[in-house]
Amino acid sequence: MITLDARNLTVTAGGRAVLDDVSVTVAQGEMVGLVGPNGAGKSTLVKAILGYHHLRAGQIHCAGRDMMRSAARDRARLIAYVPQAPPEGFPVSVFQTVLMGRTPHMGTRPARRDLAVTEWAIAQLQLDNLAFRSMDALSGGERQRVMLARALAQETPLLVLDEPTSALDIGHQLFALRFLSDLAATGRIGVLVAIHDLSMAARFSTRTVLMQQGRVLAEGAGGAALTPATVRAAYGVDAMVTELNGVPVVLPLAAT
Ligand SMILES: Nc1ncnc2c1ncn2[C@@H]1O[C@H](COP(=O)(O)OP(=O)(O)OP(=O)(O)O)[C@@H](O)[C@H]1O
Repeated sequence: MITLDARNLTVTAGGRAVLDDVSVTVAQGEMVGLVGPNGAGKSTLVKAILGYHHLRAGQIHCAGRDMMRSAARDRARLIAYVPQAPPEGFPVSVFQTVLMGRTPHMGTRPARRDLAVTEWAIAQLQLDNLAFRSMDALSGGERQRVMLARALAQETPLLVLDEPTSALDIGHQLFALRFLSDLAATGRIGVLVAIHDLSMAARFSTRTVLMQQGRVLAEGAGGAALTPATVRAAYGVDAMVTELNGVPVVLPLAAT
């Protein structure tokens, strides 16, 4: 089983620690929800894992390899990334964009398998009818689904996603999160997903990590880290934490 193990990460920016001694692990079979208020450090953690930030301290290992010393192509065979904002002004087709996910596996031109995996990923995200549309001619939510398909086409054991459902309607949010959690449940992938919707996080995560001010405030199986006390401490919001029809619900009531 392949595990991503980020230990004691510290990142400084503007003279302060925006990530302060944070550890997180994700194994194949898990879907880890990363939650916390604006500025808590979720994107910084995600980007640090991908090697986009200089680490003041900490180590990142994946499949037993030191990610800080690995070549970009080797990292991209282990970890796929869906950024917070899908790129705009990108005049290439959906098919070509998803095919880019194959880059770490490809030679100078795509092999039959690269094309087959690209078609599969497009079909999984129900994008067939948009496959030859330009990225420039898509809505924000459609572009976000293409970025998910691109990450899927990368066929990595780990997926790291930064608010991948922020532009999606409730139907597509449910579809995307159900799809990711079902794929994780097969043991093929491990998922780390930064997400603002606490109910969705509690519902689909096998484990939730709640961050605040660059640190981990609470962590627990499923949505156990999300209690009225931790939600109040992290967000300054009184919330009801309950279940409706067996579905976890975190309902914000009032700012404290
Ligand atoms: N270059 C920088 N200089 C100073 N501070 C920075 C810099 N980059 C990020 N920060 C700060 O680091 C903190 C963490 O930012 P980050 O984007 O990781 O938060 P986040 O939890 O992803 O927030 P959001 O939910 O709003 O996306 C923020 O307070 C941000 O202002």
